[in-house]
Amino acid sequence: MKLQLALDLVNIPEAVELVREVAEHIDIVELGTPVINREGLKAVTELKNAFPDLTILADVKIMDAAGYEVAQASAAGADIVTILAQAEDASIKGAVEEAKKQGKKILVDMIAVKDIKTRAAEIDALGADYICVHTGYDLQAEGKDSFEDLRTIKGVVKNAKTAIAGGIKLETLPEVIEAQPDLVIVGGGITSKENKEEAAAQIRQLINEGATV
Ligand SMILES: O=C(CO)[C@H](O)[C@H](O)COP(=O)(O)O
Repeated sequence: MKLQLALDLVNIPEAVELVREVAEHIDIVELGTPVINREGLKAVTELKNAFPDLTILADVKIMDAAGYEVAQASAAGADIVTILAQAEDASIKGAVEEAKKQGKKILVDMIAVKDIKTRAAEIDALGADYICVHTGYDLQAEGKDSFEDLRTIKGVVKNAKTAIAGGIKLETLPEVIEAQPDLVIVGGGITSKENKEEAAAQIRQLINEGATV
């Protein structure tokens, strides 16, 4: 089970500083949509240059022109690129094909999908590398989470790795671990803490313990 740190509300120097603090505890660094919207894909390039050994995910949440967008994010240094599950099947296919060409991976974000079970099975058949259930900030504010959705996709996904994102913190991690996703994505659960290194270390430890049972 891998740990991805999501960076959403920082500028590039803050992102570098933050990753430096927690690098030994994480596997993947996500440049979140707000960071890329504000700073552009150079945020991806600068983080890749600063941490060449870490896997970098560009959360560009592609909806169209998928092959082109994957090529752009890949050229900037992304190892994993995100596309929305709500995109057309042709777009998902285009993203998967371009990622294969570039030696990169595609994470499909299930945010706002109503029929999670059906769409997850379709996305799996289209060749996605990761399928991620995700409660975005706007629904987190209403007290929602994706724990049930994770159990649902675990029941239908046969080839892709499974992932979960959205408001996960140390206190809610045991329920996530129980469902055994391949990838746990944590943003505020680390970045909002006074001692980020300690938060990342505690989350890592729980994941390691859970991954071996
Ligand atoms: O993709 C995102 C928002 O759209 C976030 O990166 C994701 O939700 C993880 O952050 P947090 O743990 O703070 O919810």
